[in-house]
Amino acid sequence: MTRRVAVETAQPYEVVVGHRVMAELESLVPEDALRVAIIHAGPVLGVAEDLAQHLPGREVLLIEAPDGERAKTVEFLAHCWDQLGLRGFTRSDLVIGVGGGATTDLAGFVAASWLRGVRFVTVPTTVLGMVDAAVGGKTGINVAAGKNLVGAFHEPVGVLCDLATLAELPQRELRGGLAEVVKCGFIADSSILDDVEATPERALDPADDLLADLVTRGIAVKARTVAGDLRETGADGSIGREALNYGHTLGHAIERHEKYTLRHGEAISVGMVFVAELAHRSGLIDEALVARHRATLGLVGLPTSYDGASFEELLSGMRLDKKTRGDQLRFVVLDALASPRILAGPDEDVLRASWEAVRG
Ligand SMILES: NC(=O)c1ccc[n+]([C@@H]2O[C@H](COP(=O)([O-])OP(=O)(O)OC[C@H]3O[C@@H](n4cnc5c(N)ncnc54)[C@H](O)[C@@H]3O)[C@@H](O)[C@H]2O)c1
Ligand SMILES: O=C(O)C(=O)C[C@@H](O)[C@H](O)[C@H](O)COP(=O)(O)O
Ligand SMILES: [Zn+2]
Repeated sequence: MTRRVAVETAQPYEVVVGHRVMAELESLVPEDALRVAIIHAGPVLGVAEDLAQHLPGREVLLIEAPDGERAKTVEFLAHCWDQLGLRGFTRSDLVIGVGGGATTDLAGFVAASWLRGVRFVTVPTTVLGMVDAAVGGKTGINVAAGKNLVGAFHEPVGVLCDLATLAELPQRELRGGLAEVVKCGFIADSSILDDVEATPERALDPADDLLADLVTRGIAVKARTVAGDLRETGADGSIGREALNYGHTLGHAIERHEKYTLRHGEAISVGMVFVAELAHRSGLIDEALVARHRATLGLVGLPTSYDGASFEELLSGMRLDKKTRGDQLRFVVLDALASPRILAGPDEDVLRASWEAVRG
């Protein structure tokens, strides 16, 4: 079964989810795109080659990205610019990102920055990429000061999630992807949590329909959220897109501290437990909801504690989070299940106590 989720932003596009949906690529590539650059992760070279078969009559340039976060560097970005320049890529040409979130974030930023913006398509091949990174147009790279600190909002013209590509995805990556799925459950659609909790082993089976269903429902949460607030301005007074950053303030600081050896999903899993503790200590949620964070994330094998850094080290990382305004840290917290809000400038004592609670 092929499922479709519409992302109703100013330039609407579709996310296609199904088995063997690569043939849909042809309809996404504009006729005037004479050249197509496919930037892909190493393990999915076969997927990139398969996509190239669906581009008859176009000049196809395959660019292999360094693995994982090593793709999200200014050096590799510059390498991609050089390649596009050598091949004469013009504004009517196209970039396709194929791989996990790291590869599609980088490919998207290549597309956003080349000639100040060319069209791009994402073909995510991890659960995390499908449910989150490939949709919504946040693109970028990491720099020494922190994760995703340089980038642009640049939306894809289409997203192809071919579930068949997940067959060889390591279990650790599947678990990491479920962190963003569970995040969607806590911030917006609690039925996701019910289903993960009922049969966690099915949620971790790439051949099971439940995973396809959870991925589609997670994409629906993301699509709805970005459609309301693409550029994360919260202009209508609601939390808007920042809700999707649940667990990321501490999560990104941990990733950076660990030099990106932890999976993104693992780090934000700890980050979600941290903000649950913070919300509880700020009188917003009860202990049972905090316990549900630990239980649900634990059921799919995600970490819920971390003691690899001092509070001070992580605090300095958190200060460069994009939600920070001036000297004020801002966290996405819940005030009830599926009801996210911002907690601005919590006392350092409360932060420290919440940190102690996740230190394991
Ligand atoms: N732009 C966004 O909105 C957004 C949202 C969430 C996460 N992200 C970013 O996404 C990144 C994390 O993404 P990720 O978890 O997909 O990690 P990743 O891109 O590092 O991929 C994980 C690993 O799986 C490999 N891989 C990819 N597809 C495979 C397949 N089908 N079979 C076997 N191996 C495969 C990759 O080569 C890599 O080694 C982070 O950089 C995070 O910041 C961005
Ligand atoms: O799409 C969003 O908005 C998100 O916050 C989704 C996150 O899961 C994702 O990791 C994103 O890259 C984080 O964005 P950042 O702005 O904190 O870098
Ligand atoms: Zn994330």
